[in-house]
Amino acid sequence: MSDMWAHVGCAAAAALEERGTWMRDDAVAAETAADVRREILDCFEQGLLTQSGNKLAVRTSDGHRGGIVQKKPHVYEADVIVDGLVQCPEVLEKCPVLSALLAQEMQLRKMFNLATSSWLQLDRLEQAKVQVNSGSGGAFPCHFDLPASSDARRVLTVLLYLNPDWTEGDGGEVEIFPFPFADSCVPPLDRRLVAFSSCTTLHRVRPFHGAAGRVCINLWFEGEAQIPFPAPLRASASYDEQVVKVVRILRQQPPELRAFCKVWYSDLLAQSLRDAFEASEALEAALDLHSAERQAVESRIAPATLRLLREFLPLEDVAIEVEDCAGYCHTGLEIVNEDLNEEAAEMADLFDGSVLQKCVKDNSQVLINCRNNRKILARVKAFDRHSNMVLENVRQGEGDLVISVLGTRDGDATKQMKNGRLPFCAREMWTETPSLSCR
Ligand SMILES: O=C(O)CCC(=O)C(=O)O
Ligand SMILES: [Fe+2]
Repeated sequence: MSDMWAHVGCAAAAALEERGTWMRDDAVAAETAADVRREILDCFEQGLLTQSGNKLAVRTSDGHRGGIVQKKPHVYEADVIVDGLVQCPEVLEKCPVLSALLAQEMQLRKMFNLATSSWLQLDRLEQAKVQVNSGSGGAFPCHFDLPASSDARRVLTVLLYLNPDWTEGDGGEVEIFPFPFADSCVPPLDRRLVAFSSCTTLHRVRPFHGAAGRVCINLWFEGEAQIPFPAPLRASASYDEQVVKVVRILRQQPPELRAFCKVWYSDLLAQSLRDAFEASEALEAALDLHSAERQAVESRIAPATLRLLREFLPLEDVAIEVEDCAGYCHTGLEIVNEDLNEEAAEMADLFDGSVLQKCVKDNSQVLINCRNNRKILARVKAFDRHSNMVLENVRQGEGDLVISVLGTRDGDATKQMKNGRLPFCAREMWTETPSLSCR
């Protein structure tokens, strides 16, 4: 079967690392999208989707934290895969194109794994849901996509939108809060794919008022992130040092980050609850608990820290540009050119130098992923039979660190860098890669 998911390249890795979120358009073919939308809407019309509900956190009469399930008006859904297993065969039987797309989830996973050179390792599709917001204001409150079971290893949420008629004013945008960066409000355009870190990315869906149903497929992947995800924020001349420190601490402890979001996005959070649910005692109880929890968290934060963050946030994005990157170098020697197909790239005998040769010949830019998951962008000018490389136009996140990780042939790396030219010995990197042996 030919590929159904569009390519996930190194731009995704950089965005996920820096912001914890990434988006691309034209993620599936137009015909596939139209078929899948039709299938899901048919299921909706036949009553196979049920009204979506959320457990609202409230304080119970005995003073404990409890949950009351509240339905979300105008939002319908069916979990078609739960805990890796088919859940609603009656829906999937009616949706052959959707089934084919889901059957290829491994392709999507492998592309993410390859693009991130496995600092993000997606092991399986844990859960999949089809969803229709039928208009009249259907919305989702601010939330994290925490899994229902505490031993699930959910790491990545992928949303695919199938809305060819969406227009400005319809609402239904997914609003993402990639702390410490600015909020982004993403229209649910047809064939748009949005991916983000499940447990650390706060998001909500704005009320949808369009005439045609808003269709969305949700995929949740399990796996391992070898670094906090999103990664410890790169230091940058444009970021305040203290702010970077605070963000790093929060990113290293997802429960703390989630608690902090209650303070940082407090008003938005309350408003999103009002947007998504009808007025009720349960809703008021949830708003009361939110307010109490926000105060409790805020009392644990030094006022000076909050003042600092208020002064410097949101940070401006200074992620490394990777759009024009022609190649990708994994931890170790493997370099995967984007224009090679995945399998060929994985199989390529890199020690014969053919990929490196091509990079030199084309003067193509490669993204080199170091063992510590920092990345440098460079052009390969030359290499020897040990694959020592001479790089030009090196751009990097954290200079000294990268250089010391790679190990330079010439001790005076800083001076070399000033000339924009950095010879280094990549060998140290390769010996770490068990599947490759140096000759
Ligand atoms: O409909 C969307 O855009 C996202 C829905 C969502 O966030 C969820 O189901 O967890
Ligand atoms: Fe969500």
